[in-house]
Parts: sequence; structure tokens; C-alpha cells
Amino acid sequence: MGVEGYLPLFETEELKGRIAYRLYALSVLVCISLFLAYRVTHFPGKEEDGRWAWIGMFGAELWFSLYWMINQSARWKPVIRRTFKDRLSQKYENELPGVDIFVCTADPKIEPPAMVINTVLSVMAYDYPPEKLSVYLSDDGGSDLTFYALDLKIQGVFENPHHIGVHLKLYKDMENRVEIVTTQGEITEEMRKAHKGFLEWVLDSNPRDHQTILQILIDGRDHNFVDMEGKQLPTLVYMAREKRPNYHHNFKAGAMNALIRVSSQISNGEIILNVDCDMYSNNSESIRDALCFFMDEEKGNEIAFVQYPQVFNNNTKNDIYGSLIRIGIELELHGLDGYGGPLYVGTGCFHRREALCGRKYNKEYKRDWKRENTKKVKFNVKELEEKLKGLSSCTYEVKTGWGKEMGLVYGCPVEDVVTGLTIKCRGWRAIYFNPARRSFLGLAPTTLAQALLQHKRWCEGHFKIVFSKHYSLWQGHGRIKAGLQIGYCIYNMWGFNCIPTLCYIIIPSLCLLQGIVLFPSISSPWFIPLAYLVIAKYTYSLGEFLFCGGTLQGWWNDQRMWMFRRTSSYLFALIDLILQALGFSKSAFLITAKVTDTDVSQRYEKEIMEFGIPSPLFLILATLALLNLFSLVMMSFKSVVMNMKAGDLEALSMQMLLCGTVVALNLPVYQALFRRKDKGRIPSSITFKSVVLALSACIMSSY
Ligand SMILES: O=c1ccn([C@@H]2O[C@H](COP(=O)(O)OP(=O)(O)O[C@H]3O[C@H](CO)[C@@H](O)[C@H](O)[C@H]3O)[C@@H](O)[C@H]2O)c(=O)[nH]1
Ligand SMILES: [Mn+2]
Repeated sequence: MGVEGYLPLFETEELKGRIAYRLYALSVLVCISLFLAYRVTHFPGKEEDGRWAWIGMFGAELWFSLYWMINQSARWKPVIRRTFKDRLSQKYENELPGVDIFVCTADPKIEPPAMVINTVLSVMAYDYPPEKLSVYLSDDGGSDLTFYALDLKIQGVFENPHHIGVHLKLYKDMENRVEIVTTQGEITEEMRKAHKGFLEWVLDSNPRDHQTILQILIDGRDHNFVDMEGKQLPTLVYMAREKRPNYHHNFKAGAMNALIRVSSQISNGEIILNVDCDMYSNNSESIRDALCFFMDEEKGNEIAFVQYPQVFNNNTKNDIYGSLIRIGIELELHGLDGYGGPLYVGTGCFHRREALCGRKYNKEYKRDWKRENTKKVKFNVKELEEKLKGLSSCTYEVKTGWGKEMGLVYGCPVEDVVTGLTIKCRGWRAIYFNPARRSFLGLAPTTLAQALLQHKRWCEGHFKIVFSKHYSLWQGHGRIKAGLQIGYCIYNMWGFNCIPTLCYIIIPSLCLLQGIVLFPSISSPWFIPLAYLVIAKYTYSLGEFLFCGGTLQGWWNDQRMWMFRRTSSYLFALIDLILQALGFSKSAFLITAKVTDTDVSQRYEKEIMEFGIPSPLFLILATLALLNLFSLVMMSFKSVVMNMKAGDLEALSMQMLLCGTVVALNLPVYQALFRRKDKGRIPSSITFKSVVLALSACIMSSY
């Protein structure tokens, strides 16, 4: 029996239809084996044509089969969570823990201050006792513009009680003032004098070289900080940690760790929520939902973090860049939850401070929520600010466990994933909570280049994980469930799809020109498993996508984006990785832009793909698209001119189908190459190079 009078604060339900799914998966597995058996038994001999092509195809198929199996882990046992917030209030309303909210921003040009402040205000407006809520803004841009915007808005809050929680648009006036300053790019003398905070920006400070700037703008302990209705306000702190050229700042992970330390001396909330500067809160109940997990008497103690889905408010209907990763958020993360917890994806995540700071979980651990928060700060604001600056200095972490055993883990462009796994390996579990109303909304990339570069960074991060001790199969061994170890591999191994996909897009089209047969012909019995695989897999994939709330066109776009990512982002990540290993380049964190030109955003609204710049990513995409187009055209031409026999054509039919599908997926590329006139088309230098490359490949292989 459990605790007396125990009422669970949340419940868990397994996703339905699992038996049917497992039967389907079994049938696919059988056909995969049959198809591989066909490959092995029909291999061309040493003297025959196409031996290399067959080796390439076989290698790719072996990988795809393995990757398909890895993917099953996320579909085997997905779970769905539900909370009981009324029970939470009944039982714990007076013992609610302190919650510290961290917002990270890094660059006032690509992350506009007005947006950052909107996010800050949205999290100040949570339905939660203000004296238990503290908001911290970390500004890696060290920007006086961001500070100015924050300060201005806060004055607005004092002057207008309805400000918090109301959408930014109503505050056009203030927004305009912020905008003017942002475009001017500097703070005037007059503004500088108006607030003591600006004194901290000394003349020669720049984003990469400055002292710590720490300002407690609202001190939650001080009951004079009330809005016009007399309602108390949450604590609000601005921090730009010290930056020096000789010290590596570890990007977002470094910022988060500095905030963990600084906040521990101000509010020391037991729960930490972190959001990116574009991820505003869209649901004032999210804290209470998350607490239902942490505070459940029986199951809550082992929970280290509660992750909400990362979704966007600027997605178009058919999500042309597949930014939503729909299957990931609506299905796969639920699947990982069933085995011990989702990935930590870096934003929209509630942490237990102790777990984030390196504590190990064991069965004896039991949080007593009735215990008072022991942090009673005696200093006044000014003293406190001065005292805490040292905590975010460059040298503070030297020879400490920060970045390894404590806080977010350093050294990886997907620091969040590594951190989440490390926490789980310390014995904790995590929860994925995906309520009907979206809890956080951010900005998805609005150009193809941005979308592909974001995936390049992620892929590079996951590659690094595989070659480090943080690979789930090593680090997780004996510490987390096998299902979860494999579940992590879905993402860790994203990049390995690159070469096999390139094989599958290049080899069949070139072989088509040479008349080399790669697949069983329609009349052969070996055709049956292949046909089953193609039909069953794609029908299922479409069904899954629709079930997850997508559209038919959205699914098609998603297929295209996965092809693009695998052949360009992942390839570049691989090349970069090799260059880094050889010492030719260094890892960087390219921040995703959150501002867009008007004509670019108009095209985005209309779901017209945005190329525009002569990126090498596009050269690859265009060349592959043309290669398949040329092969298909030349092949059709040849079959008419040379009057090919029906039997020969039949043997090549699967290759023609494959080529045809690639061509169909690439329609937006051909339009951008040859038909469009707007600025978002593919630049002519890329058009020229890709035509030359694709043509020469075709000509060379036809002879
Ligand atoms: O030196 C830096 C670099 C970035 N950031 C902040 O980190 C956040 C995420 O950066 P963004 O460029 O928007 O990343 P995304 O492409 O959206 O990246 C996703 O993937 C990242 C890992 O690659 C996670 O950290 C993010 O939470 C997740 O949203 C933003 O708020 C940035 O301001 C910093 O604070 N300091
Ligand atoms: Mn982002």
C-alpha cells in the first residue's frame, strides 16, 4: 500500500493500438529479411556489370534496416500523461515551491529585444504566487538595448496593472520606443542618465569582452514592488555574465550554469524552468501542471525534469520546412517517456534544481515540500548584486565540476541532449507532458538555409555524442533501460543516414542510364516483399503523420525535408566534423535568426521555398535534383528511340519509380532553378554549376 490518503496528482495511459502496430512491424521485418535475402542471392559476379552499384545499395539497405529497427523503440510503448491540478491546489496550495525561470538571449540583432521582453513578461504572468516566482534574463549579447527594453517594459508594468499577460501589441507606444532605439543601435545620453543600470556599460565594453552586469530590477522580497492594483510582482533579474576573449564561454550551457549559481543566492527556487528567448509562455497553468509530477507523493520523487514539446507560432499550414518534427513531438517523445523519459530539448523544460546540480537519485531520496525554503537573504539589493557578480565571472568555474558533474554539460552543440541523458544516468527519470493547449510557442526558421543550418548544428552535435562518452549505448549502459538507450540512438544516429541516402539517390539514377538492374522485376516472386515494404511503409508513415495532426501536403513536405537534410545538412555536418578532427575548423553555435525581411516572410506565408543565397547546401540539392531529372528524361528518350523491349523496361521499373519519386519531391527545386523570378529563387551561379555537374555525371556514366 502507498502513502495513506494518497491521491495521485497525475495519471499515465499507454497509447492504444499497440498490438496491431507490433503485428505490422513484424510483417515489415519479415519482408525486410526477404528483400535482403534477394540482394545476397542475386549479387552480380566479379565479371558482371554493376557489382559496385549493388554493394552500395546493399550497404545502404543494411543501414536503413538497422535504423528502422532502432526507430521501433519509440513506437513500442508510448505513454500519455494527464495531471490533476485541482488536487495539487487542495493539498499543497500553501507549500508550493519556489520556481526560478531562466530566459536566455544572445544577440540583439537576430533576437530582437521586443521579442525577448515579451517572453520575459509572458513568464512573469504565470498563475502562481508572485513571491515564489523569480525570472532571470541571461543576455549573452551583453546588450544595453535589451536592458533598455526590459527596464522600459517594467516601468510600464508599474504604471499599468493590466500590462502583464496582455499581448505586446497593445503597447505599441512602448514597442515603438524600443524599436527606434533598436534600429538606432545605441542608447542616448539622456536614456543613460535615466537609469542607474546603464552605468554598468562602460565605454569600451563589447559582447565578447566585458565585466559581469547584474541588476535586480524587481526584488520580490521588497513589498514595495507592487503594480497599480497592489499585486506583488515576481523577482526579476538581468544578468550578462563576464566575457573575456581568453575564456571559452560555452554558449548557452555556460549562461545557464551562471544563472543556476546566481539564482541560488537570490531566490534558490527548487524548480527551474528554462526557455529560449523566443519561446513565450502560452499557458498560464504550465507551472502547476509540472508540479503535479514533481509533487506526486509516490511517483514524484524520482522525477528530474518535465519536458514540454517545442512547437512554434509561425508554422504555416503545411509546414514547408518540416520544422515541427511532428512525429517526434506527437509520438516519439511519448515513446521515450515510456522507457524513462524524453530528451531534454533545451527549452520549455522544468528541472528539479538538485538533479540539475548533479545530485544522484536513490530510493531513500524523498523531498519534503512542507520544509521551508532555507534561503533567507539578509543583504539589500545593491550589496547582493556586488556580492554575486563573482559567481558569473569567467574564472569561477576553473577547476570545478561545473559543466561536467554539475549543471549543463559543456562541449557539445546539443548540450541539452547530453545533459538530459547524464541526469537520467544518475538514476532519475523524466516526464514528457504534451497537453492539448500549447504551453510554449517559439519561432521556427523561415528560410530553407536557416532550417538546414539548424539541422546541421544538431546533427554535428549528435555526431559528437556518438564519438564521445555521452553516447547512450556507452553512458547509458546498465544505468537506463535498453529501450531508452536505443531511443536516443534515433537522434544520435541521424547523421549516419547521410551516405546511405546519397547512395539511394545517386546510384539508381546512374544505373538507369547504363541499364544496370538493381531491383527485382515485377514478374519475379522477389518483387512481392519489396512491393509490400514500399506500400506498407509509406501508407503507415502517412497514417502516422495524419494521426499526429498533419496534412497530406505537410507529409509530402516532410518527406522532402528529410531528404534535403540527409543529403545536405548531414553531409556538411560530417565534413565539418572531419575538418574539426583534423584541426582545420572550430565548433560554433550559429544562433537561429528570429527576424525576417518582409518579402521573405511573405513568401514564407505562401509556403514558397526560400533559397536566395548561393549556399553550398543548395548546390548539392540542385545537383541531385537535376541528376535524377536528367536520368529519367534520357531514359525515357532512349526507350522510345531504341525501341526497348517491354521486359527490359519492366526490369528497370522500380528504378524508374524511385527516380520519379525523387523528381516529384524536387519540384520546388526545379521551379527555383528555372522558373521563378523573385529574390528567393536559386542564384544563377548555383544553377550553372549544378547543371554542369549533373550533366557531366550523366554523360560520363552513359558511356
Ligand atoms: O552563446 C549562446 C548561444 C545561444 N544562446 C541562446 O540559446 C537559445 C537557443 O538558440 P537558438 O539559436 O534559438 O537555437 P535553436 O536552433 O532553436 O536550438 C534548439 O537546439 C539547441 C541546441 O542546439 C537548444 O539549446 C535550444 O534550446 C533548442 O531550441 C537562444 O535563446 C539563444 O539566445 C545563448 O544564450 N548563448
Ligand atoms: Mn530557437
